[in-house]
Amino acid sequence: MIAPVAVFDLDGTLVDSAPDIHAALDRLMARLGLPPFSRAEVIGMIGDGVRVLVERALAARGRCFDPEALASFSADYTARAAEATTLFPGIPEALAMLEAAGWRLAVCTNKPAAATAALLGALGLEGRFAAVGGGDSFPTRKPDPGHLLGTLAAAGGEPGRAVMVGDHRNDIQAARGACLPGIFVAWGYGAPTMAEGAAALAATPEELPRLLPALLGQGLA
Ligand SMILES: O=C(O)COP(=O)(O)O
Ligand SMILES: [Mg+2]
Repeated sequence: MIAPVAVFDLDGTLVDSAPDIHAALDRLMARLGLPPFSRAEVIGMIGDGVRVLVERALAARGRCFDPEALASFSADYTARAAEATTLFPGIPEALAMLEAAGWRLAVCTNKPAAATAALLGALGLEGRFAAVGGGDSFPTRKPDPGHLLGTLAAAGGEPGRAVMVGDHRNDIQAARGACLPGIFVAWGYGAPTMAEGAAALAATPEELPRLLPALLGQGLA
């Protein structure tokens, strides 16, 4: 039988990347002569990819979107994505348990593919994922289910044998659109209201090795 696939969101689900995103955003603000942000402000801007992140940051300072600011942020962040970013506690054990139980792992993130590859490499996770779908890997990105379905296909999986795990409404909407169960995780950056439509909630990574098999094949249950 085709291997079950656990598709993970990256920022706020596998990794606590807000410190490096925050630092890079504040370096951009400094280059533009604009004031820095609080951590809470930055967390509220994460989730829809790098272009929207920079757009939101500039809008918060009364500025219009600027492609040069985006290019400058992207180059800086990609080079320094792993300075303060860590795996959430319990994630390495959860991934190992799923692998031991025969699950294939994949990443579906709105973070651009280059920064994602740099970060996964720095954290020693390269090679653990059957597929990594970045925010610019496909014509669409989450919440569009095409991003999740494309990642899943690249991992050799199928929607009836897969579960999505994420911290944002975009993850849950992508899962629903792809007709597979979505688990909303409580340790990430999404507000609790973003869990609407999730097949299950996970309070800690320790719950994942039990939750995923229980949900497999349940579609929109
Ligand atoms: O880059 C973002 O805005 C969010 O990335 P994520 O999809 O891994 O949470
Ligand atoms: Mg996320």
